[in-house]
Amino acid sequence: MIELVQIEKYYKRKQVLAIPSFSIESGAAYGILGPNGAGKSTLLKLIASIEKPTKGTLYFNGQPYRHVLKQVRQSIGYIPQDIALYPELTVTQQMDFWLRLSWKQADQNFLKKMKRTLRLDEVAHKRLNELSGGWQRKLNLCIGMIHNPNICLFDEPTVGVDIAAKEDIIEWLSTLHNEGKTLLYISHDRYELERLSDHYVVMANGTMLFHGDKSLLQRNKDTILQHDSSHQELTKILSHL
Ligand SMILES: Nc1ncnc2c1ncn2[C@@H]1O[C@H](COP(=O)(O)OP(=O)(O)OP(=O)(O)O)[C@@H](O)[C@H]1O
Repeated sequence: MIELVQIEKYYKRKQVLAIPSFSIESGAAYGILGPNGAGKSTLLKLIASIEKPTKGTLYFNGQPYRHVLKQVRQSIGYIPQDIALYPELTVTQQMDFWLRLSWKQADQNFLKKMKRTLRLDEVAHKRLNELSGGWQRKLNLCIGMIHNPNICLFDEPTVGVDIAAKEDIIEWLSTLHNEGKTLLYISHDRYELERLSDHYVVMANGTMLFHGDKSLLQRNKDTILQHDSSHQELTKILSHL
């Protein structure tokens, strides 16, 4: 489905990502781990087609991205950490606005389920600036997925939110996974990774130290840590997975 081949990304003259090859398995839930600056967000932005690689090609169902960009954007939902919504609009107004801009016809059943699971119905008439950070993150997530994408990319979906919002978000991601959607999400949270991931990507210094399923990760942990034991957080998370 999605394949990265000989990808390199430079910002000015600095190489921030080098990935010889990576195929994303359909229906898998990938937890992406790695220290700050490892290239995790850049990886998601390339897959989401927000950024272009400096070298190499991304393929979508065997076609280079540049030939099928519309299909790529219809199939992928990218939810950044930053909230880029309108503070003065209510939850319902924000959703209506983004629905009108959407590349695809709304799937009402999907929208209903998403709003219910994230409990957005409870705050439907509240403006964004009246909502706490957790609610704002849930709305941001909902807007990023308003076109019912099959491949969902999340940049630290629960970081900094309260426990109730975190549980709602994990529940929603879990529902998406159970429905066969492909998930890639960056996380530093062991609990979230354990709940959701059946595959992992471990990154450091712009490269993938590992990608594969959970059992392969278990078998390769020591090798990964030997390669890069300089990052305490990574060591801690890996030793518990
Ligand atoms: N737009 C940009 N211009 C210049 N350098 C950038 C840009 N975006 C990212 N970088 C650099 O690329 C490297 C990888 O950044 P990236 O955000 O992908 O890492 P990350 O693993 O997501 O880190 P974090 O956990 O801190 O978000 C970093 O050195 C960062 O400073």
